[in-house]
Amino acid sequence: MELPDSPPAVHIMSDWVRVNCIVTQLTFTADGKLVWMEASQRCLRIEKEVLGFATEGSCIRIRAAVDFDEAGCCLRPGGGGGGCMVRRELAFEPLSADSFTLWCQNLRGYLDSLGRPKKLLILLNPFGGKRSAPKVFEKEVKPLLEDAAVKFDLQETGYQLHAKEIARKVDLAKYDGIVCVSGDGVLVEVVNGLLERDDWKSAIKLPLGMIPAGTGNGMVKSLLDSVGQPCKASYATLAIIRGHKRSLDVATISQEDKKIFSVLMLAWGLIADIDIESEKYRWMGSARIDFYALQRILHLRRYEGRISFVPAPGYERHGQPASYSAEWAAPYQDHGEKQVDVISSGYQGPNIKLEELSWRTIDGPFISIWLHNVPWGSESAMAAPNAKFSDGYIDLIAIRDCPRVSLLSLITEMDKGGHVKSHHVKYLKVKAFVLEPGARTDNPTKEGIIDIDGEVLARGKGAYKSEQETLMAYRRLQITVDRGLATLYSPQ
Ligand SMILES: Nc1ncnc2c1ncn2[C@@H]1O[C@H](COP(=O)(O)OP(=O)(O)OP(=O)(O)O)[C@@H](O)[C@H]1O
Repeated sequence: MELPDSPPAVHIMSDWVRVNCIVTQLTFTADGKLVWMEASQRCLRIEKEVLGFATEGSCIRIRAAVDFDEAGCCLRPGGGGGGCMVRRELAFEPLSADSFTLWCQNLRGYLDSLGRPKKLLILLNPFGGKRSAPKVFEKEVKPLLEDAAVKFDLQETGYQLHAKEIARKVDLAKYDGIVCVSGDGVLVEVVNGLLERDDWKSAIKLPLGMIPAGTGNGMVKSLLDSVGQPCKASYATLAIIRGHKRSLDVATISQEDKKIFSVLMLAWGLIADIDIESEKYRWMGSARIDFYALQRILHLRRYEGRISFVPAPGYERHGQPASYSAEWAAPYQDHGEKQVDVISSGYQGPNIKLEELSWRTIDGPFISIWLHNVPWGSESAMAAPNAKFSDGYIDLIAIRDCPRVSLLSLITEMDKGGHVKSHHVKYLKVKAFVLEPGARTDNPTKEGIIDIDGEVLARGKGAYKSEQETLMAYRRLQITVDRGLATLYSPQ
């Protein structure tokens, strides 16, 4: 709530109503504020704070969600919110039946003009993160959706790739958006499911919302942090209810005729090894990442390989000039390993003539290669501080050589994004990228892991759990970026 500087000049309506048994003037301003006197002047901003309204007899109840430090005592508590947001209610009685009808019509008309979602499909992963999604939904999300009169169908994901199956089949006409109460993994599955549809062009425009309930909540952290809000379910829900949208770049990762789509990150080397191999220490909780990072730095691995990329304007100084080789996209001869289903319909990646672009290349060995689409990789790792949701580029964070002590300090600076300032780190934006991963320098019989959005994309020979099947093989793969292809619900 805010105290307006001057009395509102233009009204949608201004009327005498009863608030808390006291007759007072309530004004609905043309710029969407409800202003009234109750001990002092009070104000609710409809677009920002009002979730919806309900009627009860001759009473109109306005339901709002207000920042705790802005909440005043004039609004009756309507239940607890999450974090620093509180639910509030303004209950008032117009003095005549005609005035009651007019208030309802004007409020409904204004709320309808805001383009907020009316019906959502909610996918909830009961096993994500600390298995808190069902509780988060019941306590923090559902009450706000009910206050806002947003209808929803709730579906729990029952197994890996279930969210992708749902997104492939969902009746788009039934919903205004899909919301994931999960970590980033379910969001990535939804994006892949939508893009595999025959009607992918319209499907991928369906807005996607995120409520943090996983181990990695990088996407929703990036969204909320961009407007200075905490990464909490209540703020994430409010962003969805208010219906603001922003577009999001989608990266296509291809290897011969196989494709997979990513919206968050791809890692090879140190970060991938920490992310994937630390699952051995799951019993430690979130401390497993720090513990295993320390182990990996003490026993540092370097990988042979080469990266080639098309730099964004201003980043052309990195690497050596190269030309695109048609061989990069050519089919590989040995098809001994498991293949993923080839996507023959649906989105096939951006229409870019790669051979016409200016390529650069850097040869290994490498300690770490990390590609990031949004700033935050998790709630505590600001992987790519300059990353933008829809600039059409993906941020590349590459480390070739770095002393162990410096690496340790780089890792500790990652919570604020300070690592990219180090002279050991190459930090640039790329439009297209080719990774040619090789073996470890200390042991050529052992190769590495390629991690995409927290899941293993490829495991090389002798890598951790190398007997397990993966989506792609540990060899050359290509990444291209499609600007703003997907749409997210966003706080602004
Ligand atoms: N019922 C289920 N049982 C097992 N796995 C599931 C289930 N539902 C979804 N999954 C899988 O769990 C994976 C991770 O889910 P999610 O995105 O919620 O969390 P995360 O933060 O990415 O990872 P974590 O599992 O470490 O919390 C997804 O790839 C999804 O396929």
